[in-house]
Amino acid sequence: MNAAIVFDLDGTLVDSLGDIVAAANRMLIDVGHDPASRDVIGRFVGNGLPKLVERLIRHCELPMDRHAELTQLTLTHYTAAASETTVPYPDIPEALAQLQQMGCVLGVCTNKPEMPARHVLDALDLSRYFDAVLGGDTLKTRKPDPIHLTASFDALSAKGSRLFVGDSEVDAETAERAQIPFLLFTEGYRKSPVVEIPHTVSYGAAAELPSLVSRMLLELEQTA
Ligand SMILES: O=C(O)COP(=O)(O)O
Ligand SMILES: [Mg+2]
Repeated sequence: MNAAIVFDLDGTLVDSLGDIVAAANRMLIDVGHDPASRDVIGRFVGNGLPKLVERLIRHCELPMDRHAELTQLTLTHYTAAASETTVPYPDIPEALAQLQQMGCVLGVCTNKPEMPARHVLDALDLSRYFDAVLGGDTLKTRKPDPIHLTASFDALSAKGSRLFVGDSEVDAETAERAQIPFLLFTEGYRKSPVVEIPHTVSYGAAAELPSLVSRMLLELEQTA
């Protein structure tokens, strides 16, 4: 089986919200603003760090002409402490190892900037599973642009079927536009009900992934 599977990072492989919230709030405190709640900042995750900061500026009624400066400040805080509380979701390392044993080649396509994304994967001992990592600033474009996802697959040397695993509305839109079957993790950072997010299959625990994937790959081979 020479299939390629690309994973989203935040909310799919790792629960990283605590460190994202901490970095955003360090930036707010630096500029003399009160910190924002975890719920508020959580709603702003999904379209990359510049978008998160743009949404936070609007929410806190800060001047938008400071966007570039505040994005850089947040990135500096995040890069300095990206793996303080971040952990892989339960059974992720085991599921990734099993997928590799099945012959799948694995990659990451995240809107998180590439440097902290690689740092998080290294710190949590997950880098070894991935042959390619494309961050939100690796290309000139990012999810939901399907180019970000197709480039992530192209970076892997696998000729067989392609599957994308993610947790958000942004991931679902990306998969749909790239016409790649999509596995939706229901316990990440999605904002809408599962039924409203287009997906091929959904799952609630990483331990389900290897059997789900082999079933999907079998079906894809049969319809090819
Ligand atoms: O950084 C974000 O906004 C989301 O990152 P993700 O694409 O890994 O979910
Ligand atoms: Mg995500």
